Amino acid sequence: MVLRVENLTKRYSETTALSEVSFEIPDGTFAVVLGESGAGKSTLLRILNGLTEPTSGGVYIDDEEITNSRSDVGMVFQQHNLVEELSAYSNALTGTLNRTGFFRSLLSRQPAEEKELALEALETVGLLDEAGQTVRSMSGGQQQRVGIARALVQQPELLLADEPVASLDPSSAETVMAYLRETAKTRDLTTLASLHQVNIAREFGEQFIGLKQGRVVFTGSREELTTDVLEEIYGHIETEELREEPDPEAVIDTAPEETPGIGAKP
Ligand SMILES: Nc1ncnc2c1ncn2[C@@H]1O[C@H](COP(=O)(O)OP(=O)(O)OP(=O)(O)O)[C@@H](O)[C@H]1O
Repeated sequence: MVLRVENLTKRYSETTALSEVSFEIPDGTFAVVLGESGAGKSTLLRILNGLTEPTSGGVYIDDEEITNSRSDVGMVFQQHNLVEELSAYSNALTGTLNRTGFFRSLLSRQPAEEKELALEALETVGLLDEAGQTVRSMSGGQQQRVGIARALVQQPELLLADEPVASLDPSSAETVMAYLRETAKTRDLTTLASLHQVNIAREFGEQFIGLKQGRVVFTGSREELTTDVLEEIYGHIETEELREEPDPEAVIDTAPEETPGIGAKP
């Protein structure tokens, strides 16, 4: 699906979190929104997910304006909001709650089709063998992959991820991002992730939206995301270390080691 954002503005009394934000993400594209803390990334994603009302402007999915939370928009959170005492499988199943209701989803009374969806989603994120493990016993990276599986069970057409790897160590962050991108590509999901780690963003993103103080200061491809552009988005100090980073093209082949599940059915 094509995501189009038009002149989105969000004011919180004194603060203008977003100001006349417009961009379009083509069907099946893995896009990343960049910006320093307070730039408006979370506000943007929350509006796209229907969790926050914009002050003005509109969000369109395939030219249809969206006004409320939609079940075909999946969301992966930084704090994944999983039920730690439950298994990965049960948590993935709660992704069906938009369709079957929360208690029914916990009481295992879903149709076989939904159980199948949960297993397929866990397979996609490489956790089929761990389906019965409690989330509490899993690593942070595995927990976030359960969070992705839960979003996939919703069978979204648009996937949003708000700082999905912010609390992970660099190696787990790479693995989770590789699963996220591979999942999006395999399922032809239009995806928008907010990331504050510029190197990870450059490695995995196809299209970029740079926010600064609630305004779009850049939209473009990886090739167009130059050091000068990053300096405009972040300021001089934070981009200094990027000059020593390897060519992002050189690290694009970052498929996770254990990816038998990648290639799940749409
Ligand atoms: N519920 C709210 N009430 C008042 N102000 C808010 C609210 N939510 C966000 N803001 C303000 O809006 C601005 C944008 O915040 P937002 O959380 O969207 O930024 P962000 O880019 O996601 O930052 P971070 O990376 O730190 O999460 C900030 O100035 C923030 O203080």
